[in-house]
Amino acid sequence: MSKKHPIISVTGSSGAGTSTVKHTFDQIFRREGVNAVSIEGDAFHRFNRKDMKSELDRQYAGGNVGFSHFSYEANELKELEKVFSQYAETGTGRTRHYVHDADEAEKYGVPPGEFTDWAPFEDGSDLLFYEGLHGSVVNDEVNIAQHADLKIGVVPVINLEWIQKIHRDKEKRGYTTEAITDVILRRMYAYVHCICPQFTQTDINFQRVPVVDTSNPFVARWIPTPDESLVVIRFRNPRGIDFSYLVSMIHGSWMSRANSIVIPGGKLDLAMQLILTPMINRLVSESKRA
Ligand SMILES: Nc1ncnc2c1ncn2[C@@H]1O[C@H](COP(=O)(O)OP(=O)(O)OP(=O)(O)O)[C@@H](O)[C@H]1O
Ligand SMILES: O=C(CO)[C@H](O)[C@H](O)COP(=O)(O)O
Repeated sequence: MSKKHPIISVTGSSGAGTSTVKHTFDQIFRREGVNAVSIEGDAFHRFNRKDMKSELDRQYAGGNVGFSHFSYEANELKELEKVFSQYAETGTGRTRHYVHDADEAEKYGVPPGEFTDWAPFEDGSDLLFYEGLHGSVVNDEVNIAQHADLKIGVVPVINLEWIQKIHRDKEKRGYTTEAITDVILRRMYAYVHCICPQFTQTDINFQRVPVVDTSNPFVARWIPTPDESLVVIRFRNPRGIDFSYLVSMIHGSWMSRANSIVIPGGKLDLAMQLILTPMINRLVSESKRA
């Protein structure tokens, strides 16, 4: 944690919607005049696509069938922790991009499945914004959660997460349903052991819940729309959260527990703006005073 150089981390599984949530953050940053430097969790994968395939084969041959991109050991988590702690201390750091597809290849000038070179952050940012798989990890080797000043979890219920992943990976990354199903299965061990525990570290979780039947996510023809879903918003520490203001501003919302509100899916953007804007402004103003 750093008063002077704050860090926001948004954590979610692959397809959970962290890139979508980043878009809402970007709107808040633009409107509030906040100069944020952004990093993607995929930049901290340990292997490029080809080497990951070889490593998977090697791990499987050795009996480690739980190995996947979700696993701690498939990622440079020490490097990620170093970037967080260096930024917190000095406001500097570095990142790179993992290129997933042809569009990104064109943008970054590197073939799909490869990394760009590391590059330093631009000077003078107000905060660091992380979006990815491991923004709130605490294990025997690293404590990434301790460096982030605001930790957000993006966690659709699992059937919906799979539907989102299948549709995104098919449309944007050109994979087949069978290949994606295989990846989902392969990642299940690490999903339970490396992804889920992070959502007890996060300060606020946004959990999208469909209200249409998603019993067989592998044949779903479309992603349930915002109107076909609710979002449960849970605050780790509800002290200081003005629930009556939120419930009065967000039409159709209600409190389901002393630390949780439920909102109609279409109000997610509004809810994020109402909840996050004052938090972001507080982080930035405290950093200017520090
Ligand atoms: N609130 C939402 N309502 C409807 N669709 C959503 C919502 N959030 C995400 N999606 C859809 O789910 C898919 C996955 O979202 P997104 O790309 O943001 O996931 P991600 O967590 O960034 O995945 P990755 O980390 O693997 O890139 C996209 O097709 C996106 O449009
Ligand atoms: O979204 C992901 C993790 O968050 C990807 O699955 C991961 O980055 C590997 O990508 P690819 O299968 O395209 O090599």
